[in-house]
Amino acid sequence: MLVNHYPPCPDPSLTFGVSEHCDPNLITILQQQSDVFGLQVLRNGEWIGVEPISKAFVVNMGYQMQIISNNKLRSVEHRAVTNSEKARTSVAMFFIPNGDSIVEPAKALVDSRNPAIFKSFQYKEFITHFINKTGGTSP
Ligand SMILES: O=C(O)CCC(=O)C(=O)O
Ligand SMILES: [Fe+2]
Repeated sequence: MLVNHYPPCPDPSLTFGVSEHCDPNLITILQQQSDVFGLQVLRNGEWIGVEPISKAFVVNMGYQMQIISNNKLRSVEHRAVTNSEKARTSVAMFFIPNGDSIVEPAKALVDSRNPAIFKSFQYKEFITHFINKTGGTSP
Protein backbone atom coordinates (compact mmCIF):
# COMPACT_ATOMS: atom_id res chain seq x y z
CA MET A 1 0.00 0.00 0.00
CA LEU A 2 1.24 3.47 -0.84
CA VAL A 3 -0.08 6.76 0.55
CA ASN A 4 0.64 9.68 -1.80
CA HIS A 5 0.42 13.17 -0.38
CA TYR A 6 0.62 16.19 -2.67
CA PRO A 7 0.92 19.56 -0.90
CA PRO A 8 -0.48 22.60 -2.73
CA CYS A 9 2.00 23.95 -5.24
CA PRO A 10 2.13 27.72 -5.96
CA ASP A 11 2.79 27.03 -9.67
CA PRO A 12 1.42 23.58 -10.65
CA SER A 13 2.85 23.98 -14.16
CA LEU A 14 6.33 23.58 -12.67
CA THR A 15 5.82 20.21 -11.04
CA PHE A 16 3.94 16.93 -11.30
CA GLY A 17 2.72 15.03 -8.31
CA VAL A 18 3.54 11.79 -10.10
CA SER A 19 4.77 11.91 -13.68
CA GLU A 20 3.15 9.81 -16.40
CA HIS A 21 3.45 6.06 -16.12
CA CYS A 22 1.61 2.75 -16.38
CA ASP A 23 1.56 0.62 -13.25
CA PRO A 24 3.82 -2.41 -13.75
CA ASN A 25 1.91 -4.69 -11.36
CA LEU A 26 -1.35 -6.64 -11.88
CA ILE A 27 -4.09 -4.34 -10.58
CA THR A 28 -4.08 -1.14 -8.54
CA ILE A 29 -7.03 -0.09 -6.43
CA LEU A 30 -6.88 3.61 -5.70
CA GLN A 31 -8.82 5.69 -3.23
CA GLN A 32 -8.80 9.37 -4.16
CA GLN A 33 -9.50 12.12 -1.68
CA SER A 34 -13.11 12.96 -2.46
CA ASP A 35 -12.92 16.70 -3.08
CA VAL A 36 -9.71 17.31 -5.04
CA PHE A 37 -8.96 16.49 -8.70
CA GLY A 38 -5.44 15.29 -9.42
CA LEU A 39 -5.44 11.94 -11.21
CA GLN A 40 -5.44 12.14 -15.00
CA VAL A 41 -5.52 9.40 -17.66
CA LEU A 42 -4.32 9.66 -21.25
CA ARG A 43 -7.08 9.03 -23.81
CA ASN A 44 -6.63 9.68 -27.54
CA GLY A 45 -3.61 11.86 -26.80
CA GLU A 46 -5.49 14.00 -24.26
CA TRP A 47 -5.16 14.10 -20.47
CA ILE A 48 -8.54 13.60 -18.82
CA GLY A 49 -9.20 14.28 -15.11
CA VAL A 50 -10.64 11.33 -13.19
CA GLU A 51 -13.45 12.66 -11.05
CA PRO A 52 -12.88 11.86 -7.39
CA ILE A 53 -16.05 10.16 -6.15
CA SER A 54 -16.66 9.73 -2.45
CA LYS A 55 -16.45 6.07 -1.32
CA ALA A 56 -15.53 4.91 -4.84
CA PHE A 57 -12.30 3.26 -5.92
CA VAL A 58 -10.40 3.66 -9.16
CA VAL A 59 -9.34 0.26 -10.49
CA ASN A 60 -6.28 0.48 -12.69
CA MET A 61 -5.09 -2.36 -14.91
CA GLY A 62 -1.35 -2.87 -14.59
CA TYR A 63 0.95 -4.21 -17.31
CA GLN A 64 0.58 -7.78 -16.01
CA MET A 65 -3.19 -7.66 -16.58
CA GLN A 66 -2.58 -6.37 -20.11
CA ILE A 67 -0.26 -9.30 -20.76
CA ILE A 68 -2.53 -11.96 -19.20
CA SER A 69 -5.48 -10.61 -21.22
CA ASN A 70 -3.32 -10.69 -24.39
CA ASN A 71 -3.94 -6.96 -24.92
CA LYS A 72 -7.74 -7.19 -24.43
CA LEU A 73 -7.35 -4.98 -21.35
CA ARG A 74 -4.92 -2.09 -21.60
CA SER A 75 -2.86 -0.53 -18.87
CA VAL A 76 -3.66 3.15 -19.02
CA GLU A 77 -1.01 5.87 -18.94
CA HIS A 78 -1.75 8.10 -15.95
CA ARG A 79 -0.24 10.86 -13.84
CA ALA A 80 -1.13 13.00 -10.83
CA VAL A 81 -1.02 16.78 -11.03
CA THR A 82 -0.91 19.29 -8.20
CA ASN A 83 -3.00 22.39 -7.70
CA SER A 84 -2.27 25.72 -6.08
CA GLU A 85 -4.94 25.65 -3.38
CA LYS A 86 -5.55 22.27 -1.86
CA ALA A 87 -3.41 19.43 -0.66
CA ARG A 88 -4.43 16.01 -1.97
CA THR A 89 -3.95 12.53 -0.60
CA SER A 90 -4.50 9.23 -2.40
CA VAL A 91 -4.11 5.67 -1.18
CA ALA A 92 -3.01 3.00 -3.64
CA MET A 93 -3.25 -0.73 -3.01
CA PHE A 94 -1.02 -2.61 -5.43
CA PHE A 95 -1.68 -6.26 -6.25
CA ILE A 96 1.71 -7.64 -7.21
CA PRO A 97 2.58 -11.11 -8.49
CA ASN A 98 5.15 -13.13 -6.58
CA GLY A 99 8.58 -12.70 -8.20
CA ASP A 100 8.72 -16.38 -9.23
CA SER A 101 5.28 -16.32 -10.87
CA ILE A 102 5.15 -17.12 -14.56
CA VAL A 103 3.17 -14.47 -16.39
CA GLU A 104 1.79 -15.12 -19.89
CA PRO A 105 -1.38 -14.61 -21.94
CA ALA A 106 -4.21 -16.76 -20.54
CA LYS A 107 -4.47 -19.98 -22.58
CA ALA A 108 -8.24 -19.51 -22.91
CA LEU A 109 -7.61 -16.29 -24.85
CA VAL A 110 -5.05 -17.72 -27.26
CA ASP A 111 -5.81 -19.72 -30.42
CA SER A 112 -4.80 -19.77 -34.08
CA ARG A 113 -6.76 -16.57 -34.77
CA ASN A 114 -5.52 -14.86 -31.61
CA PRO A 115 -1.86 -15.73 -31.19
CA ALA A 116 -0.06 -14.86 -27.96
CA ILE A 117 1.31 -11.34 -28.22
CA PHE A 118 3.65 -11.78 -25.25
CA LYS A 119 6.05 -14.57 -24.37
CA SER A 120 6.12 -16.14 -20.89
CA PHE A 121 8.41 -14.67 -18.28
CA GLN A 122 8.95 -14.60 -14.56
CA TYR A 123 7.56 -11.48 -12.89
CA LYS A 124 10.96 -10.73 -11.31
CA GLU A 125 12.55 -10.57 -14.79
CA PHE A 126 9.91 -8.05 -15.87
CA ILE A 127 10.18 -5.84 -12.81
CA THR A 128 13.99 -5.80 -12.86
CA HIS A 129 13.90 -4.70 -16.49
CA PHE A 130 11.17 -2.13 -15.75
CA ILE A 131 13.13 -0.56 -12.89
CA ASN A 132 16.33 -0.45 -14.96
CA LYS A 133 14.52 1.12 -17.88
CA THR A 134 12.45 3.71 -16.04
CA GLY A 135 15.02 4.40 -13.35
CA GLY A 136 12.13 4.46 -10.93
CA THR A 137 10.87 2.41 -8.09
CA SER A 138 7.98 0.03 -8.44
CA PRO A 139 5.12 -1.13 -6.34
O1 LIG B 1 -2.23 9.84 -6.66
C1 LIG B 1 -2.77 9.33 -7.63
O2 LIG B 1 -3.93 9.57 -7.96
C2 LIG B 1 -2.02 8.36 -8.52
C3 LIG B 1 -0.87 7.65 -7.87
C4 LIG B 1 -0.29 6.61 -8.77
O3 LIG B 1 -0.48 6.58 -9.94
C5 LIG B 1 0.55 5.55 -8.20
O4 LIG B 1 0.84 5.58 -6.99
O5 LIG B 1 0.92 4.63 -8.97
FE1 LIG C 1 0.15 4.68 -10.89
